Amino acid sequence: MYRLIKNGQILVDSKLVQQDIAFDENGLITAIESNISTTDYEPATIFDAQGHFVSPGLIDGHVHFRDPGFTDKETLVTGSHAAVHGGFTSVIAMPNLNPVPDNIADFKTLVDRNATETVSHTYQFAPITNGLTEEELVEMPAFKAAGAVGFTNDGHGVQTAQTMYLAMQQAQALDLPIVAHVEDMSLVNGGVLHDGAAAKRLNLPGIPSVSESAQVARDIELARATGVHYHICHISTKETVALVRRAKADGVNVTCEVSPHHLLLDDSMITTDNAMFKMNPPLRSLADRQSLWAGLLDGTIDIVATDHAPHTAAEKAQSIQKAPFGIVGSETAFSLLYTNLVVNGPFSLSQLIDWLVVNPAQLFNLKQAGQLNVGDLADIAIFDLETPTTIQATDFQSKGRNTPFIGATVLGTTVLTLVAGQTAYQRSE
Ligand SMILES: NC(=O)N[C@@H](CC(=O)O)C(=O)O
Ligand SMILES: [Zn+2]
Ligand SMILES: [Zn+2]
Repeated sequence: MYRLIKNGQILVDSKLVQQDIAFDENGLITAIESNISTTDYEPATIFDAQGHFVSPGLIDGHVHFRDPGFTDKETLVTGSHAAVHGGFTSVIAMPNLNPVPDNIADFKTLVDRNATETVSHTYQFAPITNGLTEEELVEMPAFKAAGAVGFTNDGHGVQTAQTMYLAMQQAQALDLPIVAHVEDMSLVNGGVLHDGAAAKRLNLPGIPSVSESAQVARDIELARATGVHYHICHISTKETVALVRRAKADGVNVTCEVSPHHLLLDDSMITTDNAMFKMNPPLRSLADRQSLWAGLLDGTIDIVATDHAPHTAAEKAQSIQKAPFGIVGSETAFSLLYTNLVVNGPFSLSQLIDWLVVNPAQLFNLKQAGQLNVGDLADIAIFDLETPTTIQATDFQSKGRNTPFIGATVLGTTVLTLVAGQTAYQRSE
């Protein structure tokens, strides 16, 4: 177990500054100084960061761990190892499991398993309604008491305005967010790709942008009326960006996230029938993608979350028409974003850390995460910003290898991840 990190670079007022970090046996940071003496530390407990970037542990507000129900895709163990490999020390897991944890006994079991079986800090969202698709709300107060950090039917939009309205009233009273997968099924029409160039080219049914934005518009009005914290998952369209921008200006309590793949890919890049490009929401047009960058820049979009969605190789080897929606993201998010948004893009490392650490901690009220200060838990990720590395499926800890980013060359791979001072991932030299 390390107790002192020497020679790291940490962000201070948006600039990288060389600092050492010491922490105690309880995993609490005891000192952050420019040159901490090593004499109090056994040689074996010192980690030489060699000038690499020492970040507060990343926070992923949107992962699918598939356990129970789909453990051929992922388990709590493999999913959390994937998270820490990517530098994420805290994650929030989605409840689209089998059985859906919509009764309090199953939910408590899941919260206990998250605590004992995962190597990350693993928080849990509760369902909004029974089975994620029924109209009857779960017993929301009991789920809050059991540790739910929010309510979501992710994978399914809430189809009925009245159901969403009632859920928002209750969530508001409980001071927890409604976390919305927005998708009006009456507008989806069996689509599998964005209703645009690629769907036409490959002669596949399209998913129109209004299937997302129409429900966002409805929900913003319901959020305005109820005062709830309304958080939108994985936004993908320019219309959604515009709606959220206006709602924020109006003072509606709305926040939203974007996934790395919606920032880095668009449907002009889908040239063959390759299900690695199939996810929900779908990759939209270049104009949509540009609006997501603009949304990050002006604060309309609050956080980046991976929507890590593992599936089996056999499932994703099928055609786009047949394969399930979703790609993995935990292990590639930081390096892809650092390479494309910071090194080759207009953003700063400090902005990226805001979207991956500072803002998600605040937004989901994760009190023990998001900081590197004396007294805080030593949730730390160290990234190598210098050495180019090729993304390889064989390096993944996840059971899922379903990503179109295999083969990409990136900067920013993870060197070491500490969760509460304990080594959760270490790169082999
Ligand atoms: N994003 C996806 O394409 N798939 C997710 C569900 C979801 O996040 O809506 C999944 O659970 O596989
Ligand atoms: Zn979703
Ligand atoms: Zn999801």
